[in-house]
Amino acid sequence: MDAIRTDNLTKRFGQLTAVTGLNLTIAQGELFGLVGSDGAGKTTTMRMLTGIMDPSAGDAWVLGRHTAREAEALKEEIGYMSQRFGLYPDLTVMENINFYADIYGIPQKNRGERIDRLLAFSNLTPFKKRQAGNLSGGMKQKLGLACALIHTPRILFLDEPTNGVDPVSRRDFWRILYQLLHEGVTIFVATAYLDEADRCNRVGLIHKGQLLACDAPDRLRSLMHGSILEVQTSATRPTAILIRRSLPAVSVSLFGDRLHVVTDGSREIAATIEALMAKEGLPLAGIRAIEPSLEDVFVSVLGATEQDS
Ligand SMILES: Nc1ncnc2c1ncn2[C@@H]1O[C@H](COP(=O)(O)OP(=O)(O)OP(=O)(O)O)[C@@H](O)[C@H]1O
Repeated sequence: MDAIRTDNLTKRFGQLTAVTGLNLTIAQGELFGLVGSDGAGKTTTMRMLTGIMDPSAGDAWVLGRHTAREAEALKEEIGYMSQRFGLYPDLTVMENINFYADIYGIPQKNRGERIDRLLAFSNLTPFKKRQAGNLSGGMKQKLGLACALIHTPRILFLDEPTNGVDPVSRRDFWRILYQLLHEGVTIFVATAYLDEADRCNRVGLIHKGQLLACDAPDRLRSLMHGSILEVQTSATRPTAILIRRSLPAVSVSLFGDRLHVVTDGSREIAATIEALMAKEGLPLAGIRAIEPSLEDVFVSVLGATEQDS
């Protein structure tokens, strides 16, 4: 049985189609990342998969249960940590977990050991008496995760779980996710961070409600045609404009203080760029061929889509 299967899953809000004909199959034990920018349709997809929102068209099955017709039974088997996961700031860590244990009807006699384990697992044992409102951002997310796991779900849905969390806590959070994966939990995570997408077994790129690409990160990278030159300069914008104007066949994107130039692989382009920059008096700190990142792949896929539309 698949963990998740969707067939033409679609959601419309009036004139707007937030998710368009999504076809997706996710195996049990997979760590799947749904990646897209704000408004791409990630939350809407997740709400349909967790049975919170009915689709306008199409179907989805999670652990064999139909998400619209069997929503109530499904909710018992899944964990869902939404973007605005409901923690109670005036309650302590322990009281919040107990609150969710009540919601899921976990009998008192089974709770102690389970809660201790979740606290240890999320490194929250020393803070169990602290009010949730006084936890750091990273700890709040870990508490949210502990609450979403109280009923030992077989599949976990996480909507941008590390948004706004510092890099160290993010790494910590991901360590916990790998541990869960090791225990056989299927994880479906929505994220806008491409370094997090790279940690997934498989990644789906969603843009304006459409799934544009879906594969393992390495395979997505190998789809990328041509090769990439990284141009390091303190004048990224004028350099980007110059390259676009002079070499219309290449594509250029900005990555902080660097430019990534997607070329057809020919060797002369680096020399041409150097010469163009020298002529315009633009400072060049370095130019070298690099391996494409997931970000390059997505910029390239999105670029192709925008051209088509
Ligand atoms: N209840 C709603 N009514 C009307 N439009 C909605 C509703 N929910 C979402 N939308 C619209 O659907 C589109 C997809 O939104 P969605 O929240 O799924 O995106 P997202 O990828 O999760 O982005 P974010 O990270 O910003 O939540 C957006 O244009 C959003 O404004």
